[in-house]
Amino acid sequence: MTDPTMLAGGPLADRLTATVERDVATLRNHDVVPTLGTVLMTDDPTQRRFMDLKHERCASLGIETVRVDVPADAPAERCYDAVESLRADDDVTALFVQVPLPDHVDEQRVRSLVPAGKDVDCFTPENLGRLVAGDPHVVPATAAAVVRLLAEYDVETAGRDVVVVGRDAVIARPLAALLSANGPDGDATVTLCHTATTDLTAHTRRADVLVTAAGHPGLVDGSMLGEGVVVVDVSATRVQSDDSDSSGDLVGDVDAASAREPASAITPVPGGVGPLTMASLVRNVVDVTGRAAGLEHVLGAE
Ligand SMILES: NC(=O)C1=CN([C@@H]2O[C@H](COP(=O)(O)OP(=O)(O)OC[C@H]3O[C@@H](n4cnc5c(N)ncnc54)[C@H](OP(=O)(O)O)[C@@H]3O)[C@@H](O)[C@H]2O)C=CC1
Ligand SMILES: Nc1nc(=O)c2c([nH]1)NC[C@@H]1CN(c3ccc(C(=O)N[C@@H](CCC(=O)O)C(=O)O)cc3)C=[N+]21
Repeated sequence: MTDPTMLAGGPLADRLTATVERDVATLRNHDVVPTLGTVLMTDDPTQRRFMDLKHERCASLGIETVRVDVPADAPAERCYDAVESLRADDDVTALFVQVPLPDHVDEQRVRSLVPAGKDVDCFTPENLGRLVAGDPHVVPATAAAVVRLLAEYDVETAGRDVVVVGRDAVIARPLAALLSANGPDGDATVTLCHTATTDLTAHTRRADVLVTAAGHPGLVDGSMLGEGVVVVDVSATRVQSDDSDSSGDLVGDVDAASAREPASAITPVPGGVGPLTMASLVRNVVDVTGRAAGLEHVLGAE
């Protein structure tokens, strides 16, 4: 068996980021400053690092940021207030709330507090509804990353069976809506699996394309895959490495060593979906900023 194709996200992410950098400069020439407001409510260092990366990337591209971090044990009102203050701030052109939020915070309420026009992650009920209805205002960064990666490597979706491990509203459901939509990059038959799925292996084995977003390292190994499957591992879980001084390794859900035999293509973790998610997010920041300023027409096409 030949080695699987590595579905690296970096090169495409770099190209996408270059378009963002040009568009930031163009917007600034029109006196519009793209500004991302973020809300993070967690004590988890891995989640904090994902947020750090977003701010670093924005800074490197000329996107201003306003960061509100709330301790995980603070009253839920602190989270709602943070979203409301960014909502009311006219300098903030884009808004991102990182999930998961603590259990005592009402996520649906937070979703409703984000203004649809500033939403960069398809987080609001209106934007999620528009996506499902086939008229997206904004495509969530991770789902966009998966679709872009499949298109970049000419992985056909039309008529094929895509199995997604996950049923959350941030990754799995929007991705299922996109891949099953009528038209280019869609037309797939999509199955969502979750913890109540009775026989996960029966589903993963018949997938043409398997997308995993469970956040459980080792959940899928080679014995659960069909011959020639394309594996897209969205998960990014930090596990302690042998080197006790390091902050740990980032791993996906799929045991890459045993998946190599059956898979025809597989994403590396890190270096697969992650970099493209970041690039898609900053793309969305520029797009919603340009749209709100009536400057859509000056933004470069991808
Ligand atoms: N690389 C990137 O761009 C991104 C990576 N991530 C990563 O993706 C991972 C998932 O994140 P997130 O969506 O927040 O996680 P959630 O916990 O919200 O969702 C996980 C989903 O996987 C399902 N699941 C979990 N365990 C199993 C199992 N044993 N069998 C079948 N289904 C299972 C859950 O089912 P149920 O609903 O029944 O609980 C749930 O639907 C994390 O590692 C996160 O860091 C997230 C966003 C972007
Ligand atoms: N509303 C919401 N939307 C999200 O999209 C969202 C979220 N909440 N909560 C947290 C997860 C996680 N996430 C990642 C983004 C980029 C990398 C990424 O850049 N990964 C790099 C390396 C990262 C590193 O070095 O630590 C890679 O895989 O190569 C990873 C994970 C988005 N998430």
